[in-house]
Amino acid sequence: MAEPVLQVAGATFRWPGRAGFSLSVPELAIGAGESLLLLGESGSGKSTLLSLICGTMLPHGGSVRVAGTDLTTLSGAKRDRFRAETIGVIFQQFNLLPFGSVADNILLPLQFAPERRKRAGEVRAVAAQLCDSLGLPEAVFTARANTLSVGQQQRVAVARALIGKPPLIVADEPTSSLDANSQAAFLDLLFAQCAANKAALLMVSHDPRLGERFDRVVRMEEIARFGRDAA
Ligand SMILES: Nc1ncnc2c1ncn2[C@@H]1O[C@H](COP(=O)(O)OP(=O)(O)OP(=O)(O)O)[C@@H](O)[C@H]1O
Repeated sequence: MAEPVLQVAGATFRWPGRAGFSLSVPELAIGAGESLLLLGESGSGKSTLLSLICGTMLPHGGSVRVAGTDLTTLSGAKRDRFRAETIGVIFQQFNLLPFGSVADNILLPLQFAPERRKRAGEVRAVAAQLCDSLGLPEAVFTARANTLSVGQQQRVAVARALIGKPPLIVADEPTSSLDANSQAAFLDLLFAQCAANKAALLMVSHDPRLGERFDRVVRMEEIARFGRDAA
């Protein structure tokens, strides 16, 4: 098998405090272009694990390799740059810059990622193309993000994650506030775009009904030990 895009090995983490939550993930790997749904109850440590995978926090033990680089070997600044280059992140609340235009929001990660910017090519044209393939009307491109509908904001968040073809897309419950029809439409777009970019997709959710669309479904209990005294 080709080298996985993501490989977590023996990673441990404990939030501080007398009864701090502990998480331990012996092994989790995602292959290039693979889609994986990570299911887990509220409080099972899904967001904590995503932070370790994105390198916004470091594990206290073990390793997290993304596209062949062990994040634990990078300084904070190098990790920030590496994340911007390599991972497209879709947040639960989308985290768009409210007063920025749609174009500004989509192009944002490229400001911190010169190689990704080079991969993207003519960045404004590529951003406009992404909008088009995500069903965003042309007029929206220059609109401020805080004037968009929730569905449109989601599409902008997807375009921002995908621009410059990062090999790993990480999505934290991006469909939790949507009804079933909008969820299905959103996932159609996301899957089509990930396939076009050959990107691996790691999505976190509470909702097992989403599972049938993914190559693989894993539950937190299967891949991790977690809890107040799990260290
Ligand atoms: N900033 C923090 N400081 C201290 N403890 C934290 C912090 N963030 C999370 N935790 C602890 O980690 C546990 C797991 O939280 P986490 O957000 O990773 O779970 P989750 O599975 O993503 O939950 P949800 O589905 O509700 O978002 C929480 O119960 C909390 O005790």
